[in-house]
Amino acid sequence: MIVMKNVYKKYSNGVVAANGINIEIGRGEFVYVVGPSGAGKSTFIKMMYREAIPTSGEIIINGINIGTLREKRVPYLRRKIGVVFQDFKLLQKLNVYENVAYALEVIEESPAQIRQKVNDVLALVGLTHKARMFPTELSGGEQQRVSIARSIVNVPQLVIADEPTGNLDPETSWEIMKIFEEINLRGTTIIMATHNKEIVNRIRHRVIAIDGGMVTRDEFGGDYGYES
Ligand SMILES: Nc1ncnc2c1ncn2[C@@H]1O[C@H](COP(=O)(O)OP(=O)(O)OP(=O)(O)O)[C@@H](O)[C@H]1O
Repeated sequence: MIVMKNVYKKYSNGVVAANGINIEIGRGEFVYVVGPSGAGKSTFIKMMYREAIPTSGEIIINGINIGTLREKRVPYLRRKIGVVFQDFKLLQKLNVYENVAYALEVIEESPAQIRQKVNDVLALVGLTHKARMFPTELSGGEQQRVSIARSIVNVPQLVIADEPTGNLDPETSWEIMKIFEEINLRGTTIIMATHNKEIVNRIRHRVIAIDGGMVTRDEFGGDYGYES
C-alpha cells in the first residue's frame, strides 16, 4: 500500500529530516513510528499525504507516485487518507456533528448519506449523545474522538496519526487506542507516530524507529526500544 524508495528530504534551512528511507507498508497493517524528538517522524508521515514533499526518491501510495502527482490531484489523494493530530484541529465554531459532517460536505455527499455516515461514526467513537456540543465543551479525549470520527467518516484505507495521545492522560489514551484498534480490525491501515512507550510496549504492532532521518529499526511486534 505504501512504498518509499530512497526518500530524502532536506528543508530549506538545510536540515535533512529524511536521509534515504526505504520502507514498505502493507494494507491493513498497524505501524508505530517511534524515535527521539527531531528524529524525522512527522516528516516521514507528512510525506505520505504530501504535506511535505521529498527532495528526492519515490513515494507510492496505492500504486500512485505521489511525488509526481499534479497539484490539482492532491485533494483526491487526501480524501483517501484520514489524518489525526495531537492538537485535534477541530473547527471551533462548529458542533461535533458539524465538524464530522464537514468532511463529507466538501465532497458533496447527499444530505441523507451525510446523516447516516456521521451518525454511524459518532456511534463508533461513543459520542452520539454529544453530537450537538461544541469543541470547547468537550474534554481532550472527547475532542480527539471527534477528530478520529472526522478522519474516518470517508472510510479511508489509510489513517495517519501524529502523536494522537500526546495531549491526553494515560487512561484517556488507552480509550483512544481502543478506537484505533477497532478501526484497524475493520481493515484500515494505521500509521501512528508516538512517544507513548507504555502503549507501544503493551499493544504490540510493527515498530519503525527513526533517528537522524533514517530507519534504524523495523520490527513486527517490536517494543518502544529507548528511553524518552
Ligand atoms: N517545515 C520545516 N522547516 C524546516 N525544518 C523543519 C521543518 N519541519 C521539521 N523540520 C526539522 O526537521 C527535523 C525533523 O523534524 P520532525 O518534525 O520530522 O521530527 P519528529 O521526529 O516528528 O520530532 P517530534 O517528536 O519532536 O515531533 C527537525 O530537525 C526539525 O527542526
